[in-house]
Amino acid sequence: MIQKKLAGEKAAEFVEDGMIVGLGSGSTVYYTIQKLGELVKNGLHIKGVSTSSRTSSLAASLGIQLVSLNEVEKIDLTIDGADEVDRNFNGIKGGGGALLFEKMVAKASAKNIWVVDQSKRVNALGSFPLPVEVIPFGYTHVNKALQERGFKPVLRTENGEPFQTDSHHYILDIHTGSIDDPHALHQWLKSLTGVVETGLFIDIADAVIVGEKQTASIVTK
Ligand SMILES: O=C(CO)[C@H](O)[C@H](O)COP(=O)(O)O
Repeated sequence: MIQKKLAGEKAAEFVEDGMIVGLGSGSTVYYTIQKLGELVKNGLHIKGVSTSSRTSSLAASLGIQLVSLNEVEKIDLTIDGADEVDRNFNGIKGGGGALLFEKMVAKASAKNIWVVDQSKRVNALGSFPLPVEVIPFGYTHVNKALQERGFKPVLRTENGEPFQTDSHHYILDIHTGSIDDPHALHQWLKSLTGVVETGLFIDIADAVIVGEKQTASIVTK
């Protein structure tokens, strides 16, 4: 989709020589990584910190040097996609199942840029099902607590089996409806034993690049 390409490629303009760059996951940041691959071939020196096995394979195939999160003290800039972004730059992520690594990389980053197409911008979060990453052990009990709260959890599957994240966790996609207080919901979900992380990314993005029909605009707070 052209909007994703425009947003993804625009973000690569913020990457400077020598930077440690967090590489997000998904079909929009794919274009950022492709662009960075081209720039690296033309002499740009960066080290990438990947957020998923898919991104690692893509980056490696393009000749981008990768280091693990453990090897770096901080990341200069992370570029990632999002499933929804509200006016305060809070978002839902994890549609691709990489939320845990994405959040860890984002939190270690001095700056975070999200790349999205216009359809991802919302007044209030909650139309997109919120991914909740859980450990497989006893996840049915977490499921029950979510059901009792009225969130209609759905265990994410792939080829008829539970989808497994890169950390071998499961994902329960929950239907919250419009989220009035993302902080409170995130805190409540994290209080359930067995929940590893939620797809609510609060106070993380510094700028959002929105792909439009022919251009990409940078929105800052
Ligand atoms: O959070 C993510 C993966 O876990 C992605 O960033 C999010 O799903 C957006 O993906 P896309 O750019 O393909 O729409």
